[in-house]
Amino acid sequence: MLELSHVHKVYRVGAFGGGRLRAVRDVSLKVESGEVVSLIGESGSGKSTLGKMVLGLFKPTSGVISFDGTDITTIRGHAARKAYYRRVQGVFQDPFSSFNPIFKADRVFEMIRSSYFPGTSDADWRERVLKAVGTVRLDPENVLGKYPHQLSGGQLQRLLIARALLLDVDLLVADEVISMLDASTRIDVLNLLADLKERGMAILFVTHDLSLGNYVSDRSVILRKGAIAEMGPTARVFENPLHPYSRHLLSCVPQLHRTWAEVDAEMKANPPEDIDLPVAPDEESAPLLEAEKGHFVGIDQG
Ligand SMILES: Nc1ncnc2c1ncn2[C@@H]1O[C@H](COP(=O)(O)OP(=O)(O)OP(=O)(O)O)[C@@H](O)[C@H]1O
Repeated sequence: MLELSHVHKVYRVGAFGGGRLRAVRDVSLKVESGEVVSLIGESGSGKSTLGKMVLGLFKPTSGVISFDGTDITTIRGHAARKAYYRRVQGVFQDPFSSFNPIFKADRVFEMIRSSYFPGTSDADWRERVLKAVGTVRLDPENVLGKYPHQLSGGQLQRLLIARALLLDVDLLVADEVISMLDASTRIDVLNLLADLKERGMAILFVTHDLSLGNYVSDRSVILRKGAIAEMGPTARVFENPLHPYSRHLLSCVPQLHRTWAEVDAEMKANPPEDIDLPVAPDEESAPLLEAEKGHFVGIDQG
């Protein structure tokens, strides 16, 4: 469905755009339909840039992003772009910034109606909206006709997901969608993503939080300094992390149910196996080694 092939992004930075910042380096990955793939990395690792390129908000400096075989940078014209966004939508970290405070929150649905379904009758449209709102487990009574400030972050986030459902999207780019939600709403939104996956939607789940990646995704991609450090089935990446960076990240996840002594004893009994990583030929390429089936490890950039 979605395929990234040797994608690079270099931003121009500094006074007069004279500097260069390599934000994404040689990233190749696939997302199949109905699959949840997590892009995991610390701040500045390039995850949002990747998500934005998939959404067509930025163009890659080089490389190809294709959706069902079409290079998305070749999509030209209003009708073709509309057709793309009917199938690919994004939901971002801060739900409040996606709503205009002077309009009622469900205006976001009306915008979809006027753009994509202008001929739909009021009754049919209402039915569609009620169905989408129900799917994201919101009570229409509580959310429709309300202003953004009358709704919680979790409710707004779910309304944005409902908006994507009105379009029957095939791929949702979910960029840090739960970072700003409180703990009780987080789990609802995570479970909602699991429901969407059950319905066949693919999700590119962008997160800085390893444990969230582990919780929601079929496959995980760990990014470091814009390049893939490790990628594979989530269970393998988490049970058998191969890149020193992944191991370091995993060792930083607090394990609240275990004491330091237990963790140390286990590490001594089962020391992680070290593998030799050859050096990448230059700073632009970031080749991957397939260490086991479908489990890739990046050549260390130091
Ligand atoms: N529009 C831009 N212009 C210039 N540099 C940018 C731009 N957007 C991002 N960057 C830089 O590119 C690098 C990657 O940023 P990106 O936002 O993709 O990382 P991230 O992993 O999503 O981090 P965060 O979680 O903090 O958003 C960072 O060094 C960032 O400062």
